Amino acid sequence: MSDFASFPNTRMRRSRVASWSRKMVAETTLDSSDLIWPLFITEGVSVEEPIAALPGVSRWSVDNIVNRAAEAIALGIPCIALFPNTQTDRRSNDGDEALNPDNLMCRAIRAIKAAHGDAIGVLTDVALDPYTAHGQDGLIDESGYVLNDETVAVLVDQAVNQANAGADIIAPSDMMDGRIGAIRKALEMNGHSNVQIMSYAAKYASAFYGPFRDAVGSRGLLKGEKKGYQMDPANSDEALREVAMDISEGADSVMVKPGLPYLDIIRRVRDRFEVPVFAYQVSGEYAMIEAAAAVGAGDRDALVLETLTAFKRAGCSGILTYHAAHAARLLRTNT
Ligand SMILES: NCc1[nH]cc(CCC(=O)O)c1CC(=O)O
Ligand SMILES: [Mg+2]
Repeated sequence: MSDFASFPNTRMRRSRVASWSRKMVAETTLDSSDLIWPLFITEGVSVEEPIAALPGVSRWSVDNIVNRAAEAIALGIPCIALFPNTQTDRRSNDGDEALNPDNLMCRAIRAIKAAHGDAIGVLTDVALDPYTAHGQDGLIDESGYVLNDETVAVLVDQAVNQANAGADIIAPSDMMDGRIGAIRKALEMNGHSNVQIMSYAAKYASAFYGPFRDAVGSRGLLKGEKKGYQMDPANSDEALREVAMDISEGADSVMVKPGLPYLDIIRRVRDRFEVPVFAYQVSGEYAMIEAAAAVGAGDRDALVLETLTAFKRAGCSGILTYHAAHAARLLRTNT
């Protein structure tokens, strides 16, 4: 019968018709164990401070951070990432509050570990921007130039300070050269041979960090740019050099940041190196999704799950995302 003579040889749609079938052929899965939840800490007791630039995200006092950690555990999220909003009078030119064993970060680490032990991983940020009066990630000279080797020396002490408090993963976000090797050596020498390093290896000088700087209180303070140490968004080969160096210096895992505009970088890193790759879906990306949902440009829950699945497809072992708890809840009800 000539009517049937021209049917498609292969019908790709066949496997897409039913939900069970779509699940069966899915090449990528997203699970709560893929998520790392970044949390902001502030002084006080029973404090929740909503962050205007990040609707739905708050700064929490240490006691409340312990509760957020409990929430993460209940949701199957394996790790939380901590960022302090240091009170203004403790910020200085040299950021030495970062070395205070009783700073906000260390008190939060100790409280979480005391309450939850190894039920959850605590990843801590190494960089000076939450502690400096000028908002740069390192020490500066008179011209405002961020000094590399002098900064690394401080970052090493900051990392050991956090490890002493109980941090499980040290995550340097500063982009100084040589800091991974220096931190690894100091951790070994101070009895922290099992403390991991997740390097922000390919971190770009991005316009997507604005809301984060509000969250840690550095936006208004920041003098100048970070283009002198963070990567140029035009570059991709350079990201592979950065990653190769950090691996050779002892990084256990590497990060690409921001996330969605840099999926090509994630894929290249994944294909080139046998190391876990994480992406940071940063504050500006979170804010874009929330803004899109607020004006009805897209369904919030669908946007969240689609973007997070895209990170997995690109080759990520996991994703740092402010949507972590929400996504984990969605995954629980969807499966
Ligand atoms: N050490 C700074 C730091 N660590 C994490 C972020 C951004 C995270 C986000 O935007 O969610 C930044 C901002 C910056 O480099 O200025
Ligand atoms: Mg580097």
